[in-house]
Amino acid sequence: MIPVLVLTGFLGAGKTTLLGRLLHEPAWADTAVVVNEFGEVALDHALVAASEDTLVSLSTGCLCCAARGDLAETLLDLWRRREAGAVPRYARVVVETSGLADPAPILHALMADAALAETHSLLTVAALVDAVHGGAALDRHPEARRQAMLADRLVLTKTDLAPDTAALEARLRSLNPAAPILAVGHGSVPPDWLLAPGAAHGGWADPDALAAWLDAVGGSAAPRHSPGLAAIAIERDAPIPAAALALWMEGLVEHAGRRLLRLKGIVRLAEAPERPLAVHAIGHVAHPPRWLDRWPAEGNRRSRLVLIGQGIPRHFPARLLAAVEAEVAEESGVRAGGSGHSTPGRYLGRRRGAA
Ligand SMILES: Nc1nc2c(ncn2[C@@H]2O[C@H](COP(=O)(O)OP(=O)(O)OP(=O)(O)O)[C@@H](O)[C@H]2O)c(=O)[nH]1
Repeated sequence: MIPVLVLTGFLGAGKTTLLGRLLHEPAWADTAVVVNEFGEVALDHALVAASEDTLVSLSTGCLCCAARGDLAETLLDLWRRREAGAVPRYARVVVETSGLADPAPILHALMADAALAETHSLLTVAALVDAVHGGAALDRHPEARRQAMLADRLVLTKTDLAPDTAALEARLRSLNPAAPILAVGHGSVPPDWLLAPGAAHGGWADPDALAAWLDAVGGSAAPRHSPGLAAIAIERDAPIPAAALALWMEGLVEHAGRRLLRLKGIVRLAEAPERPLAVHAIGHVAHPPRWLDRWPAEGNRRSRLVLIGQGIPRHFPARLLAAVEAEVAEESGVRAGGSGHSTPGRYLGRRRGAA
């Protein structure tokens, strides 16, 4: 039996960071990873440093909606390749859900597939909750509440940024009294903590206990997504000037406000085109950008940016980027011409309220 660990948590809660860290631990070396993302451009497989043989990116749709059957098929296909010796004999599989996934239909899908039940068993469902943004996510998004309710353990992340977690912990206890809560910073969960079988709610090993718990939290219902959610992707061959990237992110936050839930990307900067830069924003707060060691796929050095938002006009992010790039190019042309005339931000100022 291959143990399956489901790692969930709202957009930007730190799933990829935590997983990337654990995969460097000896106890986690023999781990296969299935990553599901909400959006047509998958990035997490590039951000999590796992073996490419046993890392599967499932970006055919949201795991709890359209891609439910795909998960069982993906796990079985990977397992068949393991049995045939085509991939390393991994000892467990981690399924990293998208930040918008309702875990209940995913658990149903895992339980309902007879072939999967013969070869795989659910070990744990861990939900990550961001100590900075988690309270707002619980307020606004049913997905975040369902993730917290369905987990058998909860990880409070980013406690280095928000050390006082008492109110959030109390809130989580009211949603899910049985799940232990671990508060960590920078994904530093002890390696063993996630490898013990979940004991809350009677444990997942017992399908009846799982079914009872899903019923208790309304898990038999269809997935509940916040209305109007969409992922918007931008891909660029030409490197992006740092000033244009900064103005673009600033402009998005200014115009989209609370409608912007998540922005992440791998960027080829004009000033350093050899090194990929990872950028992240959660809600309207940007995290510090981080250089990656290498490009995820040799030969593909394009910038890829994905935004997840509610009601953001589909073409607005690409048009804004084109406009700030043109402005930055014009600015550097003027500078090179020696006039010293400065125009940064002019476009953003003009477009206030445009989204
Ligand atoms: N300061 C701090 N930053 C963190 C921590 N965990 C994650 N981050 C940052 O938060 C941002 C989002 O982290 P990810 O690991 O990509 O979050 P995620 O849950 O995988 O995001 P999605 O897959 O888009 O839902 C990145 O900029 C991380 O560097 C933490 O404990 N402390």
